[in-house]
Amino acid sequence: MGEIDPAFIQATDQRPKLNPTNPVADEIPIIDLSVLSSPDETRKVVSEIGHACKNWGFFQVINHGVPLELARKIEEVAKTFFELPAEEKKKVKRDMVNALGYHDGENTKNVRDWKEVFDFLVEDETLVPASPEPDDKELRKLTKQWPQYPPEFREVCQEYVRAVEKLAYKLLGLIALGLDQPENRFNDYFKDQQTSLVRFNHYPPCPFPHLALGVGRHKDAGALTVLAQDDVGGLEVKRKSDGEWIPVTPTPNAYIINVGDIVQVWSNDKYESVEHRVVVNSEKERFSVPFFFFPAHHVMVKPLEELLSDENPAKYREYNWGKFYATRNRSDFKKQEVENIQIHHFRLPE
Ligand SMILES: O=C(O)CCC(=O)C(=O)O
Ligand SMILES: [Fe+2]
Repeated sequence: MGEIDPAFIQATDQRPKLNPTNPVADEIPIIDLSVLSSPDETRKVVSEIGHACKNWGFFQVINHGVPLELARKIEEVAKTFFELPAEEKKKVKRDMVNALGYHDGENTKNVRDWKEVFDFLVEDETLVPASPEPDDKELRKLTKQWPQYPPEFREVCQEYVRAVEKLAYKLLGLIALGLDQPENRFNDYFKDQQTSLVRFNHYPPCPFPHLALGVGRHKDAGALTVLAQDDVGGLEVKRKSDGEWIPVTPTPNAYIINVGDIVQVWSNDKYESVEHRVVVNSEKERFSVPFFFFPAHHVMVKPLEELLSDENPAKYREYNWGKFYATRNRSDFKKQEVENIQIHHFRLPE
């Protein structure tokens, strides 16, 4: 079995409980989107999503409109890409300047993740701050890089991204309605220069599943995440009611949706961005494909004024999305001495 590289070892209190003895009866809600053509049913779905965002921060959707054939094709190209020899994958390696492409050394909370990833932007190109420094106003252009193999990679990715983006807008609209806002309330933040990306995650089998994690506990920084997972399982969500880690059982053809930090701030804590992590498996590899719905770099994130009142004062001061994201990315490469940036750093005193 050999030795594990200490960079992967989680602190004792972060290590997963493997084979939990109690079967999990409590699951994140599954919501059927096929009924959205009727106004009454839409109201019901809006309310189900609102409850899920409040109680779990997570839900699954079925009958979501993303063609199954496309979901199958995307899984196939992702698998084929990760099977390529390391030298081939490294031709599209991400670096300090271009934050997109292939990467196999990501840290979450300063411990290395047992995974390799490939990231691509939703837009052909977008702008981001050149550095995390608050006074540096310079912007940098991000562009996609595509691997040469498999040859259909680019086309499949582009087709997939449009279908999932449509679903992401739909969900954002349903979340806006649940906050008593117009359905398009948030759309402008994404329309011009969104920084959204799709990630392919590959978690190889790990001989040390009791010590390492595929992704360490974290909250997603964006507005929403729309995640496809295969049938292996491994994603765990921290249950709000008691802090227990609850596995998300794979549901065929479903997407897992979670609200990120931005929705938490917009909703002034009505909805919470919940911690999650990925447990690895000593026998099986696992694939997942999150779509991270991120606004444009210039968006200032703050609680929605329409929701604020004397009884509900703003809980956060505003922050710039581009700088937040650039600061977060800095720790992906290098262990930092301090906790990476979190929304609680912008919390106002009560
Ligand atoms: O692979 C998964 O199920 C989730 C991955 C995840 O949480 C992330 O990439 O942010
Ligand atoms: Fe995540």
